[in-house]
Amino acid sequence: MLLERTTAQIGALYAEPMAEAQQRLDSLIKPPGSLGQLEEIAVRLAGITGNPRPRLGEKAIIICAGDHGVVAEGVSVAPQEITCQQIPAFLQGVAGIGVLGRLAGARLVVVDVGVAVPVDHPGVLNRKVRAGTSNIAVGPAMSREEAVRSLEVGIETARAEIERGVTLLGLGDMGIGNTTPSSAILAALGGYTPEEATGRGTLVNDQVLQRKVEVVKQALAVNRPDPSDALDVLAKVGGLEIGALAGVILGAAAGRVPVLIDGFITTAAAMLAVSLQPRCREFMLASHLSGERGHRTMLEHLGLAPMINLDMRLGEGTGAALAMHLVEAAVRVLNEMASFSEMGLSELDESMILK
Ligand SMILES: Cc1cc2ncn([C@H]3O[C@H](COP(=O)(O)O)[C@@H](O)[C@H]3O)c2cc1C
Ligand SMILES: O=C(O)c1cccnc1
Repeated sequence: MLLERTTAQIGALYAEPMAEAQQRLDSLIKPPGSLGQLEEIAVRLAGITGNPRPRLGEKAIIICAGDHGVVAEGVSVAPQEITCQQIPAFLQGVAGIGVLGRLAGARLVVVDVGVAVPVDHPGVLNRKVRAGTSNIAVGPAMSREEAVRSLEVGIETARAEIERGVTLLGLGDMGIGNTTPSSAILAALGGYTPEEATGRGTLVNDQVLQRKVEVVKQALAVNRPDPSDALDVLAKVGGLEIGALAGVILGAAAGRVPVLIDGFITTAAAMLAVSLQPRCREFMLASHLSGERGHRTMLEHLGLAPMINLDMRLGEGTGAALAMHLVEAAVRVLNEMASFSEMGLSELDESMILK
């Protein structure tokens, strides 16, 4: 019910505030369009929020954590316990996202959607749908009901943050093994081959990469996910934190708050969200291009342009945290630069501007 209500609530961008923001940007003391994607981001924020002069207040990164039965196939360099063990490091501010989230002025919201063991930490939101997925190489990851529930956890988390006044959301993931289901989602929803969709994750060697490709092939052959049914894809070859991340996107779009996607895993979640409600695409900003094979394909499939390309491949929301600085920059330019008329500058020759 919550899922249907949320997808129905997602509307289009507001055209009028976008046109107003564009007009303001064109009047500023610079050649037209010379701040490139920063201008596009500012205009998009106007369309999302309905405010022609949007401003940013509180920022949060929602990190969804879950485990994956497919680790039994030997697809990651890391043992499953790392999923749980990383959580205190997030909250103490000493993991990658701890440092970069703090630098961006973002609060971290860590949600246990499906960690395999009890997470005993007071700072974590316990929204466990189940203790890890089943092995997708031999059967479905979870039931359809659990898939819906994971999406709803994300929707509810986004809603709670928006009610607290958050104006910009970022997505982060933690789940050893989760690049494998993300590859399966890319292959299933996008129609790409397992070879095209599969990368090295935590930097596995050639032998393990080959194994991952075989596991993705097997997951697709065994489960036969229906590409026209995102819930079926999530339930059969997805993950609990991936479902929740898709839910955060839907919740953010319904609440008209911009949401920064991160790397390979959160972009797999974005593919699911767009498949459930294509209108949510306009509410997402692509933060960076991950070094993970297949991420470029995902972003191209979604028609999103990444802001940053630093060959990062960590996840946790680290790319989203860095991109928050650029979203802040876009908003500052729109609000703080002066116009030609305000500064009494001579006007540009309209007849000579490329239209
Ligand atoms: C210490 C450590 C911290 C991490 N933080 C994010 N990931 C990233 O790596 C995992 C996905 O890669 P794979 O599919 O190869 O397991 C996810 O947990 C992802 O968030 C980490 C991985 C490790 C080892
Ligand atoms: O792109 C990412 O976010 C990523 C890539 C590899 C492993 N973990 C995360």
